[in-house]
Amino acid sequence: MSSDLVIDVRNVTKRFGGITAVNDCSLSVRRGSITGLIGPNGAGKSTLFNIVAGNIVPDSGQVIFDGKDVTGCKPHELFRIGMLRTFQIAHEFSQMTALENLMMVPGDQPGEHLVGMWFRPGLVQARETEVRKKALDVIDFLKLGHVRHELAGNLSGGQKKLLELGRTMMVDARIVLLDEVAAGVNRTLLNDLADNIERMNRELGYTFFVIEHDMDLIGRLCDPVIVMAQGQKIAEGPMAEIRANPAIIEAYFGAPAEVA
Ligand SMILES: Nc1ncnc2c1ncn2[C@@H]1O[C@H](COP(=O)(O)OP(=O)(O)OP(=O)(O)O)[C@@H](O)[C@H]1O
Repeated sequence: MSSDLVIDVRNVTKRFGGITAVNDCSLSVRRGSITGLIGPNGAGKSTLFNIVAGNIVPDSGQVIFDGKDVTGCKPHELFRIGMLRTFQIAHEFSQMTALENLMMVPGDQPGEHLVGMWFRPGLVQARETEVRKKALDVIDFLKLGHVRHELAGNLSGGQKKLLELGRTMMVDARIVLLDEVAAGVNRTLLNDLADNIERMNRELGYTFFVIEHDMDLIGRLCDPVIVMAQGQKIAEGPMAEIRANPAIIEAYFGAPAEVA
């Protein structure tokens, strides 16, 4: 029934003391879509996102990933099975080049194990060559060739975001969770970033689940857009429909919408 769904959130509830941040919420992300999640402040978006990403365990309900119940799984377990969340390049990686940052991503490289180092040096070399080639492909895809030997710490805000996106391409992600990707990025670079997200979606088949305050970016990238209010999904559809829905305007502004 749900083979078309990468993520299926079923009746999830999460309380913090007296506050019900997510209230019996059900929503899903279709394979091959760029699905957006929006809603007024305090709607429960971040909590829901953190539950999907394995950072928060819900009080009840289930998160199904590719048909498998992953409720309560840790982020690193989800990473292994193809659910990736972009994250800021950590301080210690800022002293490595863009290319090295990408080459660091895949775990389980034989060279990381002592046994592999001593007994299978050929394998280590072959694997490194393969990882380097993949990293160069990713760099090419994102058009970051001119900064591949630049230290990550010296990249612009937008280039760093592209590199973060690139890290998700180093492993076989089935879905990428994008968290406030527009924050701190200027308009031109945001356009670049959006282009790349669209190309990853169209050309490489990535599915995205996007939480974002920038409505222009959501409008450009996402279909469907899911609207949350008071811990629940209140609507889902194309952005144009969402913008024209009086009930949603009321949820955002707390007053009946003026219908022209
Ligand atoms: N760790 C926490 N402890 C206590 N209350 C929390 C915690 N996290 C979230 N909440 C509360 O849960 C509710 C939902 O918060 P959440 O951050 O999920 O909403 P949001 O839609 O992401 O809001 P925003 O757009 O402002 O980030 C809010 O009332 C918030 O104060």
